[in-house]
Amino acid sequence: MTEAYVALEGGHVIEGRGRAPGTARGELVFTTAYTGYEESLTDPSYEEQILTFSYPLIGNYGVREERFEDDRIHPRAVLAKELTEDVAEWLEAEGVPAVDHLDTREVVTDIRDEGAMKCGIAVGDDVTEDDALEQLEQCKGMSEHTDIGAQVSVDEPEVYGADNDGETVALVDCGAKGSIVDSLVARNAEVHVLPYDASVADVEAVSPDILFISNGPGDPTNYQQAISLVEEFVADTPVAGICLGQQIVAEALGGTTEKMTFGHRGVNQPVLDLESGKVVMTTQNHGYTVADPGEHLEITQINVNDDTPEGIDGVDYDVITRQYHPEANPGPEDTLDFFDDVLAMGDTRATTAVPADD
Ligand SMILES: NC(=O)CC[C@H](N)C(=O)O
Repeated sequence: MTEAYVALEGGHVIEGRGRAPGTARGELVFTTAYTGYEESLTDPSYEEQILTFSYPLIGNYGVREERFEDDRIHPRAVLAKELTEDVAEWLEAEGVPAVDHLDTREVVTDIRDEGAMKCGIAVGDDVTEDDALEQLEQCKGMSEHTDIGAQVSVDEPEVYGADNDGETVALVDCGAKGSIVDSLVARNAEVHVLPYDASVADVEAVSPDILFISNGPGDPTNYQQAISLVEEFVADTPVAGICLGQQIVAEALGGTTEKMTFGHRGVNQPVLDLESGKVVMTTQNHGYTVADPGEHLEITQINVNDDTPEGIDGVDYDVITRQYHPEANPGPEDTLDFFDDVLAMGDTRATTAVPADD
């Protein structure tokens, strides 16, 4: 049988069954999602991470491209109690090491006790524990990936919904999920996807009604160019953000962010809207959070489990951001109206821009 070793920060090594060969290193995290493994595996926000599925059986409804969020798998490696043949073959074809038949409860308990941690993995016919430990030794922390945006962003601008006559959105692609673009295009927006390091002139060239900062992997403070775009445009252009986008907006407008102990990853994270008192279910995947929104932003929604900020609005600027994923892939769909609210910021601006001459 193929050997498989998982070395956790601190040196504890767990053995499992090898399902896709190779060596890998990354930050070890877990998701509690019981569906949506295709969406999770293709979510660019998992770049440089090793993803543990706490749900025991992954792959039971196959692998279909139409559910992908991007054109490749992003986690460096995958751990599960049981991976189906379909998923194991997909991981192997993409060169992503995978291990199953290990006690994922033990892995999740370790992460909950110690926090998201560095991890090294070795899977193959001749690998040893030492190979996994060597990977662990070379593993960087998430914040040390200082140019991670370059690994997940488009290189050149791309346009979607070119025939649409609604709002023009400049979407700064820090690792955008495809369904964010789809959600905007479905609402008649023309979406210009720009590289994560787009300049002020690149954004001006699009003349956007809305500047939208996407989700993406790693530490928000490593996206200085996107932070400066928000600073530059927020006085004149409505700004929206999802997940990393919320964190970047906070960094830009005088707030601060911090790393969480083990983050939120799953499809049933409860979020309370402070004004309406309504609770919605959300999909989440983040390891950083806004610590202090600063005086230009106000928290409008919080996570019911730990009170962390989930929704933020501008106090004196047109800004709406969400820490969760309103695009709802893999679901639930409780929060799709976020996209209507974002696009309405562009409408309001168009209306107020008309001179009142009578
Ligand atoms: N999904 C995301 O955009 C993740 C945001 C950020 N990289 C975090 O881990 O918090």
